[in-house]
This record gives sequence, C-alpha cells and structure tokens, in this order.
Amino acid sequence: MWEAGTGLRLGWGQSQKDGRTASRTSPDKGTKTCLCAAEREQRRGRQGHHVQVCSCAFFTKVVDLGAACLKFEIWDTAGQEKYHSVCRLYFRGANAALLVYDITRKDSFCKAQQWLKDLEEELHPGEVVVMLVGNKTDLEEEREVTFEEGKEFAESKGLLFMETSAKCNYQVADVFNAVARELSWREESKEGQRQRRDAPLTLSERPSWRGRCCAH
Ligand SMILES: Nc1nc2c(ncn2[C@@H]2O[C@H](COP(=O)(O)OP(=O)(O)OP(=O)(O)O)[C@@H](O)[C@H]2O)c(=O)[nH]1
Repeated sequence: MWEAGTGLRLGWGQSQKDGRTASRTSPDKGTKTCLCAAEREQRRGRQGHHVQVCSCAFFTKVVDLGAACLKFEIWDTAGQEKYHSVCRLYFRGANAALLVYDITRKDSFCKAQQWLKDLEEELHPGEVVVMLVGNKTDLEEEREVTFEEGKEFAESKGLLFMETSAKCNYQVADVFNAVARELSWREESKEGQRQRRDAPLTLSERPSWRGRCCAH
C-alpha cells in the first residue's frame, strides 16, 4: 500500500445558509465537515477511523485504485477566522487539499480564494494536489456561484474541480477518488522520470540522428 504522506487537508468551509432556516451565519462556516461525514457514512463498516480535536477533526480513509491503494490521513480544519492561524499549521507537509465552498454563498467562494492564497504561501506550487469543491448542489434554486465560475477559477489556478452535495451524497466519493487518482498519476510520472534519468547509457545503440561536425 502506498501511503499518501501526511495526507489530505480539508479546507475550509466558509458559509452556512441552511435550506430549512435560510439563516446567514459566519462566512467562515461552511460545508466540509458534512462532506467528510457523508463520505464516512458511505463507507461505514469499512476501513478508517475518526478522532475529533479542538480546531480540526482527523480521520483516515483508504482509496483502492485497483493497481494501488492510497491511505489518506485527513485533517478537517475549522473554517472560522479564530482558528485561521492554527489551521495554517496543518497545511505543511500535506500532499493534497480540498477547498470546499458553499455554492449558495458568493462570500464562501471568495473566502475559498483567500484560503488558496494562504495555501500557496505554505506549499510549493505543483507539489500539492488541490481540489476546489462547490458543495450543496441540492440547493440549486439558491445557487449564487455558477458551475462555470467554479470551473473557470479552478482551471485558472490549475486546481481539480467538482461539485457535490454532502446532504444527498452526490459525488462525495468521487472527490476522494479523483484526488487519489491524481496523486497516484503524479507519483507514477515522477517514478518514470527517475527511471529515465537513472537508466544506463547503452553505447552500442546508434543515435537516430547523426550530426555532422561543424567543420565538414
Ligand atoms: N443543504 C445542504 N446543507 C449542507 C450540505 N453540507 C453541509 N450542509 C449544512 O451546512 C452547515 C455547515 O456544515 P459543516 O459541514 O458543519 O460546515 P464546516 O465547513 O465544516 O464548518 P466549519 O468546520 O465551522 O468551518 C450545516 O448546517 C450542514 O447541515 C449540503 O450538501 N446540502
């Protein structure tokens, strides 16, 4: 089994507008804990465990890709402003991050963009798989961020993108599978590069193109 290092950081819910109450609360409150919970619910009885600590929750998840298994160590960090600085500590050493926003809150989408800037300060670009996740697709009639807006922003920053509903369990497992596939693919291509670099030079092979000396 290939272990994905120190794991996946889940960040950061930014808003709450509950469908039942339509109440607006802190723009830092979001949907990622439910996304994790939905994912855990789906694989109840399978591998993985969950531990709650003050500003974040920790759990593990194994994704089976067929050729390889990835074990995620997932930190679900609190989105609220008061935990902002402590949550930054969890970015370090991460292999992947999920930036979760609420599609019914524009400010949630903006907050996700701010969190991305923080993430970029802590992590080397290209080294970490980041997925932008627009959650609460079940509240389509309250949508404030279009699918295209999310997708365009994600593409402009080289992020993976998906929309989910934790409530309806829509595309929740797909988020984790897509991140696992991307991590696995990147690992394979790094391994391929290493092998090509370390391959011994075979002197008996003729180069396909024979350059002429500049003097002739
Ligand atoms: N309709 C709907 N509501 C959701 C969905 N996901 C989460 N919620 C609701 O959104 C609110 C916030 O969800 P949480 O998952 O606790 O948010 P969070 O991002 O973890 O919040 P912090 O940890 O405080 O940052 C809760 O009232 C959830 O019931 C969803 O897919 N659809």
